[in-house]
Amino acid sequence: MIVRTTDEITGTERDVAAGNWRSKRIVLGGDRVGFSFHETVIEPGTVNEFHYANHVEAVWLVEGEGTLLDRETGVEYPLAPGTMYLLDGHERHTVTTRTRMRMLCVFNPPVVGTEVHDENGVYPLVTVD
Ligand SMILES: CC(=O)NCC[C@H](N)C(=O)O
Repeated sequence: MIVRTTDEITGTERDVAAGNWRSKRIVLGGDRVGFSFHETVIEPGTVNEFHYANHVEAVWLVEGEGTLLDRETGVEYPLAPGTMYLLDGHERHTVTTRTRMRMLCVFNPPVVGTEVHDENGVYPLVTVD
């Protein structure tokens, strides 16, 4: 069993900030459980274009409000606490925050460390040895 706290990982290599968001990655690929688990905060009043070509991501919004645009279909969804979205088709999408958002995110395959969006705007597929 692994028991870990947010305080333990804050300020460490598991605490990754990029652009308008900060991701505290409490489970990573090196934990060898097949997924990674993150708490992500996105700053208020921001427009964030995301695309995970190499990963499936599930996002469960805990705090905050805004909108989610599926850029593949043009469909826009309201985002509020309790809403989950599952990027099961590697959809290009845009998260627009009206307020500060805090969400819990699962990645499969797991993020292994400090991945941020590369020159193609996606997380590279990195495996653990
Ligand atoms: C949807 C979103 O918040 N993407 C940016 C960060 C990502 N969730 C991560 O935790 O690496």
